[in-house]
Amino acid sequence: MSSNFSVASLGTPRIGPRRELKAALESYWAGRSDATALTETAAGLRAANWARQRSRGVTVIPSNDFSLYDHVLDTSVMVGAIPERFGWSGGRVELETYFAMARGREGQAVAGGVAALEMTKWFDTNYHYMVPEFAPDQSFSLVSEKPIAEYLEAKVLGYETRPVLLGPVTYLLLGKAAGMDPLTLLPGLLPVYEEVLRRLAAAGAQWVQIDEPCLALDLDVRAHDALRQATAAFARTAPGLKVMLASYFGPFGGNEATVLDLPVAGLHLDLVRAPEQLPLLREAPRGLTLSLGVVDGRNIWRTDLSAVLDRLMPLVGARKVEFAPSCSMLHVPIDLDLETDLDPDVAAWLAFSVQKMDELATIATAFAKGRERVADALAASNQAVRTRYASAKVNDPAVRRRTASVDAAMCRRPSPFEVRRRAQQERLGLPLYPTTTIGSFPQTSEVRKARSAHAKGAMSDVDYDAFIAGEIEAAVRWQEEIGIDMPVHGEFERNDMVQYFGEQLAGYAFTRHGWVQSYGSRYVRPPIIFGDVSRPAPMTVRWSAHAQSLTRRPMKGMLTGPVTMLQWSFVRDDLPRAEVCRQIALALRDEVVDLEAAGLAAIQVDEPAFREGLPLRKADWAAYLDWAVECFGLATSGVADTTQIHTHMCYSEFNDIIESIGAMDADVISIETSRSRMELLEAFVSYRYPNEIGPGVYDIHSPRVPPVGEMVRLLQKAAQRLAPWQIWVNPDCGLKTRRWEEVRPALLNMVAAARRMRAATPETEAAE
Ligand SMILES: CN1c2c(nc(N)[nH]c2=O)NC[C@@H]1CNc1ccc(C(=O)N[C@@H](CCC(=O)N[C@@H](CCC(=O)N[C@@H](CCC(=O)O)C(=O)O)C(=O)O)C(=O)O)cc1
Ligand SMILES: N[C@@H](CCS)C(=O)O
Ligand SMILES: [Zn+2]
Repeated sequence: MSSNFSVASLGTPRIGPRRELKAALESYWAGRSDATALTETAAGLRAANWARQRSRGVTVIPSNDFSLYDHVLDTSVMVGAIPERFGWSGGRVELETYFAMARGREGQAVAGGVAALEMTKWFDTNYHYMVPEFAPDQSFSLVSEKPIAEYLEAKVLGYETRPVLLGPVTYLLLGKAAGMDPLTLLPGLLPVYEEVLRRLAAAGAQWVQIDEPCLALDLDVRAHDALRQATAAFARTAPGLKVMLASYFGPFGGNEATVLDLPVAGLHLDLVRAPEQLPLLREAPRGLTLSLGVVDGRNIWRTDLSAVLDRLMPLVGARKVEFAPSCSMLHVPIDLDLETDLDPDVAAWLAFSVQKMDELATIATAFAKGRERVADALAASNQAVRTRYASAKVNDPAVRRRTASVDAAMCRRPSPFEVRRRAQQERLGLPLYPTTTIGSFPQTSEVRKARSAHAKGAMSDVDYDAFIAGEIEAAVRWQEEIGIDMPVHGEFERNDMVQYFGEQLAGYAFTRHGWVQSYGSRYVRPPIIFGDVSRPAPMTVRWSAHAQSLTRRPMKGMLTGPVTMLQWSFVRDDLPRAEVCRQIALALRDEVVDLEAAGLAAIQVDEPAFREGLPLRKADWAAYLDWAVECFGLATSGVADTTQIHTHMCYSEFNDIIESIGAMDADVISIETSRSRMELLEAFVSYRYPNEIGPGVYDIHSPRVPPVGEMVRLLQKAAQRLAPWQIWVNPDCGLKTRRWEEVRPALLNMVAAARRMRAATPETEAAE
């Protein structure tokens, strides 16, 4: 193949085709295996990844894209940004410290353990990274040589790789530096990066990939300066080592002029998210190697290869180019060939990481040797595109008619909140500070085993249903016993809050092995929205109705909201996201109305991904927020005033979106606030949020049981800012990842905290 055309991979999934990394990590954490077993599994996965990429025609193979937990955490360890509480005193960072940073440490220090680093969303993906924490006097030093070690490990196996580093500017911008601009830390950080580059060059590396996805954000002049300083330092320190600067998830926007002026040898362009950057093939400096991200690294659709060739061929000329996925393939499942149960028509439209590499190799061959050399592959791609867009499975005229008939009145409750509130008070008769939970109770191994047995046909439908009904009954009885005012059924029947609904909706397909890392050892199988979405039958009504039949207390039904269903699925790319969201909202509207008819007085429509859906650039926010609010309203406004609509959001910073949350007009919103000690409530307070709020008082990410006094103090903080009638008492989020041994005492304490608050509220305030 002509040396002008290479096939690059910016990063590959780490988890293993059979989730080998999850098994190894969880076994190590449980003490069932030792560090040697874990590191051997990790090395095996890296070797397999390199082999798989080479066998599929990738010529620019990455190293250091692997991580035991998270690549941002790895970067913190590499540069020695290890907060004091982890007790690291220099030298090598042991696995124990690494995992303490990721997951916290139990049973030490005064407050009952050491808190993990915070975790948050990686740009607009469902991947979560560990937030770097910088002290005011933060210093950096080279603590981990992982990039060099993994480069050499590959070399020994016969692979010349391009090591991947998270760039220093993005790294700093993603971190938390109390009261300080994190970019002021750059001069201290750069020498560590320079040392890494020097060592990589000395080990023989020709290229390094520096990821600076912050370039897809609105950056100010300080960030531009930082990028200039960093790349200049790299060029000075390791002049022989070529830098491929990679940004993805969007166009460079206002950063473009700066980017084109940086002293780097290569530039990666995300041409899937930002096809408008195509002219850079002509306009970028001649000597710059361009990595053309033409295959979607965020989605699972087969690429229209002919269209890509038609677009690129007139522009590439004599330039050296690499054909690449738009971003790391971390965000897609590994291999479509493992999916034996997919509808063959749908399967023919898909490409997972392995198939994406094949596509890239086809494109490179077409360039190097002519289209006729890949005629079969192009014909297959054309056929997939044609059949997909024309398929009756994709297009449902009834759904199109229904979305076309949506009007503004369907998207808002007929009566204002004040009127609804009185009607609901009368119906529900709840005390002040009512207690509830967010929906899920522990997904014990018994529950998962039963579901797995049922899926494999080893447990009959009747037995599985009886098992789930039994779990629900036990949970409802227990909630009654401890005095939860608004119980839930526990979501035992759900494998995942998105996949469960996807499996029941028309227009959705789901996989058996299509796992994608969400954080650490927690993975999800995002369902695939391939066609117009509708609800053939009620999805949750039987379980919620069963739960309600067991108690006189008002049971809350839980559904996953339209925006979250969209965000956490692979979404078709032939229809605007807003339109797909509207279809889901209409399907959910039917479910909400059916739950009401089945006697549920409260229905919670979860939107934890509402904030995450916010586009990376501010200019695009308003349009998104308009349709996102509209879709929530569409899903929830089909009910009477007496039906209480709840929503729930976690993992969210609310300042940017508080007006839209107001516009959603849910009767009650529960939010995650305990870890920030109610700081996140401030947005609601400043905005004078008029409806009811459940600020989380129990951090469900930790096994720790919060004492009554601690929850009372949090509620008192909330009561200083909100009226007592506004406040609900609940945990931060669902309890599916916790154990009953933790949940039971924690909820007992939560109920006790609510009772103390009630007892301490003067009658005048209570009567308001
Ligand atoms: C709230 N969060 C979620 C996000 N995205 C989602 N799609 N869903 C979410 O809930 N994004 C933000 C956060 C991220 N947080 C989490 C939290 C927890 C998980 C998690 O626990 N994932 C599970 C997989 C869940 C699942 O699909 N379970 C299935 C399959 C279980 C399984 O592996 N079965 C085995 C057999 C088991 C046995 O025999 O014991 C098998 O099939 O081989 C189920 O329960 O049926 C995980 O294990 O990682 C994810 C994101
Ligand atoms: N109802 C869901 C929301 C998670 S964000 C749960 O309780 O798990
Ligand atoms: Zn949540």
